[in-house]
Amino acid sequence: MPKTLFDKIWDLHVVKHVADGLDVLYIDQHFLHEVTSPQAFDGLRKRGVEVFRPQQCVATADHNVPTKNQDQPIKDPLSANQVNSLIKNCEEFGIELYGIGHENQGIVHIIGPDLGITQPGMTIVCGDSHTSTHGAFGTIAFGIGTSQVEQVLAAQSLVLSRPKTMSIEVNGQLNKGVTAKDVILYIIAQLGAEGATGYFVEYSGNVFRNFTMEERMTVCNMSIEMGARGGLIGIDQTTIDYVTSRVEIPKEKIFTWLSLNTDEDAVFDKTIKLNAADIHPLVTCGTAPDTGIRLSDRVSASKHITKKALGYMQFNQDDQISDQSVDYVFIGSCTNGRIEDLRAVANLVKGHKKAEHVNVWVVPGSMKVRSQAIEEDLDKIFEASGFEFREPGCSACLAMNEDKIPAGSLCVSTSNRNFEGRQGEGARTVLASPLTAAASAITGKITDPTIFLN
Ligand SMILES: CC(C)[C@H](C(=O)O)[C@@H](O)C(=O)O
Ligand code: SF4
Repeated sequence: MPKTLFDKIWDLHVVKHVADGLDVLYIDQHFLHEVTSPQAFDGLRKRGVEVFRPQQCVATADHNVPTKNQDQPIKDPLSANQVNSLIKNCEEFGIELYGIGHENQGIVHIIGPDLGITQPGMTIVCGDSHTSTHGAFGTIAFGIGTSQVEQVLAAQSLVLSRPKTMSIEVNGQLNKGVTAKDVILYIIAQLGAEGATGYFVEYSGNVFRNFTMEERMTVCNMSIEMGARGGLIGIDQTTIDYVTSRVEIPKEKIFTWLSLNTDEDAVFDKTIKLNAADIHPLVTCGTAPDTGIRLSDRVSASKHITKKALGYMQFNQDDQISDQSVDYVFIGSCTNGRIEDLRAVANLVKGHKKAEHVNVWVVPGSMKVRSQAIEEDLDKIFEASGFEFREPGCSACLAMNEDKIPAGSLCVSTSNRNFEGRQGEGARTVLASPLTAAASAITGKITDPTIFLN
């Protein structure tokens, strides 16, 4: 029987069928960070249980780390406590930790792929919803809760209900200025914030085929923002080139990877087809990621915007989105904090200066991304434009560290969530691509990046 990529990987990892639709699934790789792991380790200690396969776990500090002066102790006691607990726990349980200052440190979903840990055909979990990012490699990767983190630490497996499968196909030619971020914002706006609830999505079509691995990661990263359990993309030469440029892989393994791809006649529970030509650079105008509208639109163009969101965002229905003044621009996060994102930003802003009233933070997703950017002199371009180039971490993606957007301020952000208070109490978040964020930094207003592209 023809099968989907998702079904093949799932079936290969079933340790035991528990009941109809309920399986014990073997987990190949477990990523950990400081926020969702402390209680899990406490649980193990209480039960006197050791970590079953510590060599299949990797930890990093990302959410609570400051992005300035990382060589100094963390000032916020809560953050310091989280990060210190992670150090202690990893030492005690024998887990590799890429802590602050380590050359491999960074946002968990950026370092896994970049270090060659994330590989096709794997099952990957992390106590973090954006684990879906790793699906770009043709993996089943999804976020889990803290009690499941404890289960995986103890047994390297999880009891799971099998999700339904959805195919989202995008074919055609993308318009000028349209990035992977715009593609996923468009898909989410079409489906709605709950549109993929209960499904695992496979993205297919020439648009994703033509994307780089980093672009594919941006797409898979935000699968979760339409309710999906995760999102993945078929394995091809682009995938193989990315992985083999980082780690050595035997030839037979590559053949096995390719055989996992969705069979031609495989049937999905749901199929959606979209046209690339309908996609334009988008920004969100509400407090959910499904409120993307075109830069030429008025706020009323969003079919998902609520009255409450309008109030919070201080927008009126007939406001032109591109007239809105910007206070902050945040370029970073596990959605858009990779080297290609920083290159795209540098390329657009080179020779321009930011608008005087705007604060711009460029936060690389990892130490590796940061060193690469410095090697390519991107930091000099940022500096010349008045952009602050910082040290790696989740930063202003969520207000769990020092990088908070002040109440009432409008921030154009390359991150993935625009919920109330996400970037700081009262902060107003507009999600956008790195190109749109960079263009908005220069003009000081929400701006269509195509005016800067030739
Ligand atoms: C802190 C963590 C549990 C959370 C997540 O699960 O995604 C965070 O990374 C986020 O992006 O909101
Ligand atoms: S960068 Fe943002 S979305 Fe990604 S893991 Fe960190 S807080 Fe979550």
